[in-house]
Amino acid sequence: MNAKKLAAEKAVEKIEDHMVVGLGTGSTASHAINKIGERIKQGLVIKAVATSVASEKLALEVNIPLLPLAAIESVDIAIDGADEVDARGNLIKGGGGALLREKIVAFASRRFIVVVDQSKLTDTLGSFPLPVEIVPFAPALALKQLRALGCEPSIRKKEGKEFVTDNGNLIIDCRFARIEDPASLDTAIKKIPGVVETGLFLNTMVSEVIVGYENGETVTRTITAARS
Ligand SMILES: O=C[C@H](O)[C@H](O)[C@H](O)COP(=O)(O)O
Repeated sequence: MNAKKLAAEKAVEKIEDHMVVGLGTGSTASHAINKIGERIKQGLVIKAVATSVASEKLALEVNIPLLPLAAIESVDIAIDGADEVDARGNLIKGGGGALLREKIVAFASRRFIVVVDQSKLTDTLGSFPLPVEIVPFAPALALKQLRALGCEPSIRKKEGKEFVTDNGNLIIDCRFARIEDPASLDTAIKKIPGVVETGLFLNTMVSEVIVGYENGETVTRTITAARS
């Protein structure tokens, strides 16, 4: 059983006609995009907004009508994966480098559904290095300031070159031992000039987490932390 696909397809059941739908990024979100494409073939009428160039490409392949991010004021439902989910519903995202657009869309969504397989669950965040998107202007200073917050930071590379996001920025992956207080850490990182966004998605923006299991089950956890 493909646990990521199970969780993603369960979330797609929540989409109704005439909704504006946020399309996440990554392998789990791709299953959701494919399933939305199938539902559109069967008559579902929606508009969608993509969180990355890769998701936009996939959405166009499966005939999902897209709106540009610039045209969006609110989103009814967004479905996206995560790299880690803690016991309170806080997330680390950005393993694929799409954290900035993902966070803009998640924050704009009335309902943000996170879809993961069991391997992403943890008590406390931190096993997955926290991605931080920075402007490419002064990476050495950003590295120094992030190190001062207690992590081992490194600039993300792909095929030997610096990884560049869809927004023309760089990613610093920050290895923290444990992230006990994601909200405070998020605030501290954002105080560093040049930081564009962090991959910490606080539980205040998450509505539900749907977890897929290898045995074919899915479990939906409702997150009740209030939006501030
Ligand atoms: O930047 C990438 C996103 O935050 C992904 O949603 C996250 O990395 C999870 O990806 P996957 O579903 O491929 O494990």
